Amino acid sequence: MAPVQVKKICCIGAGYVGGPTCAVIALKCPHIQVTIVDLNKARVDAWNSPDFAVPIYEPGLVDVVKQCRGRNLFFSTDVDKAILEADLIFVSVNTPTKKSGVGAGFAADLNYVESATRRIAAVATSSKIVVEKSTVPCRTAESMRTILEANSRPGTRFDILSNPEFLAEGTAIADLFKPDRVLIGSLQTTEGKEACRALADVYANWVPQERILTVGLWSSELSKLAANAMLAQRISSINALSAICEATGANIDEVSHAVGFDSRIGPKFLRASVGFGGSCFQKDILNLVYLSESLHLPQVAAYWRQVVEMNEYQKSRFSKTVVDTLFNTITGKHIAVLGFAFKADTGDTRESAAISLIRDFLSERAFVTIYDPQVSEEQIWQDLSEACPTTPLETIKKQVTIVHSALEACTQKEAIIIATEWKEFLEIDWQTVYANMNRFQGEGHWAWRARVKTVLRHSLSSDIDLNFNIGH
Ligand SMILES: NC(=O)C1=CN([C@@H]2O[C@H](COP(=O)(O)OP(=O)(O)OC[C@H]3O[C@@H](n4cnc5c(N)ncnc54)[C@H](O)[C@@H]3O)[C@@H](O)[C@H]2O)C=CC1
Ligand SMILES: O=C(O)[C@H]1O[C@H](OP(=O)(O)OP(=O)(O)OC[C@H]2O[C@@H](n3ccc(=O)[nH]c3=O)[C@H](O)[C@@H]2O)[C@H](O)[C@@H](O)[C@@H]1O
Repeated sequence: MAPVQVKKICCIGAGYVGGPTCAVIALKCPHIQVTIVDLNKARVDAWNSPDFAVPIYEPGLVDVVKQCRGRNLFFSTDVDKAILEADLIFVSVNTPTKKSGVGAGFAADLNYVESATRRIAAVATSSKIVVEKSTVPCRTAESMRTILEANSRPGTRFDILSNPEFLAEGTAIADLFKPDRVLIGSLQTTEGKEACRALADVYANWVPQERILTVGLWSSELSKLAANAMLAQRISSINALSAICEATGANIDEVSHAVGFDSRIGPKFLRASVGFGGSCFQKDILNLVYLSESLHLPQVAAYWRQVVEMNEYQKSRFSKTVVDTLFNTITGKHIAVLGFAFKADTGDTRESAAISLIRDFLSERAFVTIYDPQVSEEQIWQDLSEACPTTPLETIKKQVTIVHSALEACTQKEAIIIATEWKEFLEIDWQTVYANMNRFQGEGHWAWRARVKTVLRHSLSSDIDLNFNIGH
């Protein structure tokens, strides 16, 4: 069997993963033609826009696209053509939590993976390496193989690989340039190992060999769920400790610092927060819970479920703290929420903790003013409508104002919430903000300091709190 050399790559799914990942492959492998395809025409048009108004905000991404688009990087809605021409196909479609049917609320919805796989089977006229890039439940590759083999033409073969993505939004380009590891799972057959080598050769154009890990298919699939579950578990652990800190007077930043100094624990992912957000942590843990239950491991399922429950608790605990701090009612009060994205340096709002907080504030009939440097107004209205399904958008709009600067958001407010750790919030002139906040009659500065500080203590960046000196 001749060694496979990848010359043309197709990526199905031009989203947060497919777009940046394959753009970086195109940059680092000028000898490979990369075509990223999607059914969503508006998204593809944005990737192709003459002024590089790409559909996702990610530092460094536009630079990469500028260097390769039209050279060896193409974006298209012609899925079939890209499949036909490619030697290697990444399947990088969404795998959200199922909303109905068996496993609803826990299992991954594999509908998009299945239709992409069926399309490959229907269209391909030559052998392909098909790579699972999406995060999927353990043994999904087996279902993909069954679909592909049942439909393959004589003389064509499909080799399935698992190559989960570990990039984080906001640092995607840096993560892709210098990944901690690239993980490739394959069947341990001669053909499987050969396909694995072909993909490893692509990454070897810029990733050191010792960082390219090759394992079995099922281990690779499970490692992705395990990595996300363990990262989220650290956040829930520190958030659980933050509740104890607030009850005892200990300082969570000091505890986190002290604990993280232990080299066996390490300092990363120990930042107490309003709760983790993003499209993946909750979805992937629920997926693991479902897998554990399906395997008749109820204790294991309960263990991982608790990570998500703690996260929900943290979000509602924070809303309650805001209400408590504002004298047990926020009805008719004005609250500024700085940051709507689920983390800094992204415009992504999926599962953002800010959405839960604002939903809670609206249900208490507070007025909310929102500012986020990247999230569009349209996206905010869509997210709030989905979060408050029984409230008409017109009613929501009477309670919510969206503004275009942090200072504007903070003027004449009773409380300010920093929900996303955007760096620009560090640079705000907080003394001016404080001077322009609403005050109730008879209240002294100290109450205001307590109020503002209480809110800030929950912000994602302890730096803000530590540098902050309001009211002194
Ligand atoms: N967002 C992230 O930071 C990360 C996501 N992942 C995983 O990567 C996968 C993709 O995630 P995102 O890129 O965030 O999703 P996304 O929703 O941004 O992008 C998926 C794209 O696939 C397209 N699509 C769906 N079915 C299609 C089909 N049959 N043919 C052509 N296009 C199709 C959709 O139109 C959409 O544009 C998920 O499994 C996710 O869990 C993994 C690591 C990081
Ligand atoms: O599979 C995925 O989608 C990705 O999920 C996460 O990446 P991402 O969700 O983009 O961003 P993170 O930096 O992990 O942050 C997730 C959430 O946790 C919060 N967080 C993070 C760190 C921390 O110490 N505390 C904390 O509350 C963040 O503010 C954010 O809301 C993982 O970090 C990636 O490795 C993984 O590829």
